[in-house]
Amino acid sequence: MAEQWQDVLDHAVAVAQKAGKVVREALQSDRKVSTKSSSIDLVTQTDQKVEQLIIQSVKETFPAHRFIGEESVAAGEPCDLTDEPTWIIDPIDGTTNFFPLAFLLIMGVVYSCLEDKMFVARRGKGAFCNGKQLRVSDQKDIHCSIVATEFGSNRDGGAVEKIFSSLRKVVCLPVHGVRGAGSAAINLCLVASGCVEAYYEIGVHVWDVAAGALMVTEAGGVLMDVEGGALDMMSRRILAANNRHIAEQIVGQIQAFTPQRDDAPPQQQ
Ligand SMILES: O=P(O)(O)OC(CO)CO
Ligand SMILES: [Mg+2]
Ligand SMILES: [Mg+2]
Repeated sequence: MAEQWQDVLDHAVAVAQKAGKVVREALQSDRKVSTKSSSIDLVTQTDQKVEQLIIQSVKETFPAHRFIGEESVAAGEPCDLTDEPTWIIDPIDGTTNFFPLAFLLIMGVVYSCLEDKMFVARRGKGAFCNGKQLRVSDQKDIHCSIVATEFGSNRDGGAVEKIFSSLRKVVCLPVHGVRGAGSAAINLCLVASGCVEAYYEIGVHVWDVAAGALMVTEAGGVLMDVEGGALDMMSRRILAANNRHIAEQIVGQIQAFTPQRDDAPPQQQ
């Protein structure tokens, strides 16, 4: 990636710090929670405030840049990923657990604001946490591996059945353990950091995973679809792992289903 993007990355880190401050302050006061696609798909005033803060800040400095933002899409904005410089924004990932935020395409920033951990990745230049380079686990044995996943916000009976069935099969491989940070972005950072060997989930959105996915590949890991093909960022399905061998063993256990794509035409939504 050309050095021309350094100013964009610097801006992303600065605005993430600013947003983190807003989130930390909101933890003391913001308890006004609304719902989106279902009763457990939550949004707070802080999610909306932080997304606007980020978009306004970027627009002032980079007026030609485009945005895909979780709360903007929820409000009816299109989810179009083109070749134009585009910020993919999840103002707070893991609203249920009140966690941090994420960004972009050729660079990714995930700020875990309660821990003050700033994860940064640039394509071809590595992934870092507070300046320290990240490397995935070198574990090759699935039985010694820890797998992260989430139950998601889909409460459709068929989907829940498949989520439980997949998890049961993964647990009984057996794996060493199962974790869930409550945030897709943080789960991906855990893979990148070598804290867990793999993470998979069906039902996430592009803004949940865009930044963390880059963190994983830049730390030496692999990404694929939960059925083993190439990762499709708009498909709402992701499997990340420290290596292909571990990933393929998990693929064999997953009962996949197909949520509506993030880039589905509005009339289908
Ligand atoms: O809290 P959010 O942004 O809805 O994200 C969830 C998944 O959709 C946790 O990753
Ligand atoms: Mg999210
Ligand atoms: Mg969010």
